[in-house]
Amino acid sequence: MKGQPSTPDAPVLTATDLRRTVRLPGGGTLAVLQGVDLEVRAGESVAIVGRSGSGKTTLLAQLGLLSPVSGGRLEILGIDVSSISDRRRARMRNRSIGYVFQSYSLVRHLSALKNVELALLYGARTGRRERRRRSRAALAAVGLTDRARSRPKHLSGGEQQRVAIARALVREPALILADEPTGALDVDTAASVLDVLLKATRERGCALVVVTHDEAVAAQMSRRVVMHEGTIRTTPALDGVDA
Ligand SMILES: Nc1ncnc2c1ncn2[C@@H]1O[C@H](COP(=O)(O)OP(=O)(O)OP(=O)(O)O)[C@@H](O)[C@H]1O
Repeated sequence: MKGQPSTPDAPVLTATDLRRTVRLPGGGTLAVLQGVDLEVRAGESVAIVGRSGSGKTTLLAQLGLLSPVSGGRLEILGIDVSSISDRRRARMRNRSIGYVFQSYSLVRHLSALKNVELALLYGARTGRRERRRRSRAALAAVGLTDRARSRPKHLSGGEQQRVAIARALVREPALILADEPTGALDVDTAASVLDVLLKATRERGCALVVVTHDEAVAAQMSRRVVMHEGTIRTTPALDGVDA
């Protein structure tokens, strides 16, 4: 499988003393991530919980190579991505990471199928027919074969999120990152979307990291970590204090 670690339990991501500092409009700086240590292995699902403003989204964006690393070390599939070129970083992101957003982020004027195909357009060197075949398979995996031709506005929130999950999975990434993937959905729809995400990651043997405020979502993951003021709390006794 493409972009996958060679052994089932191999670390997919290893963050060591990861830091992110941003410039504030007034001229000062803010240390948003203040030394995060986190390891996630193939087949694991990890929930990141914590108070609003503790740095969860910033950490996920960092793990997804959407923003540069200010300090510390980040390895994805054993490659130190803290200091690689922008080009390699983009290639790594496309090849090995699938990202799911709370707001789905689908292209409005494209069908569900075309939205999924988009993920295979950049750097995948996949022919048109193969793109279509894989995209149909990804939509089938999330139970949306019948809605392949529908545009996002004709799909429910849960269906749109399943299209977004298909788009994240179609390149068979080693790592799936999801930021509040069920935050905009009602309880039942959220449960079915989460099922789809967990089943797909289980079957493909990839690693899953989910940022969530929802303890019911966190409870379904194999592990739960708590963010507090830009770091991860590892003391079990403190778990739950800030979640
Ligand atoms: N580019 C930026 N410029 C200024 N401040 C930022 C920037 N990025 C993040 N922050 C600040 O860093 C802190 C952490 O933000 P982040 O969005 O990661 O928190 P969060 O835990 O995901 O919050 P929530 O649960 O509310 O989504 C916040 O105080 C936020 O305002």
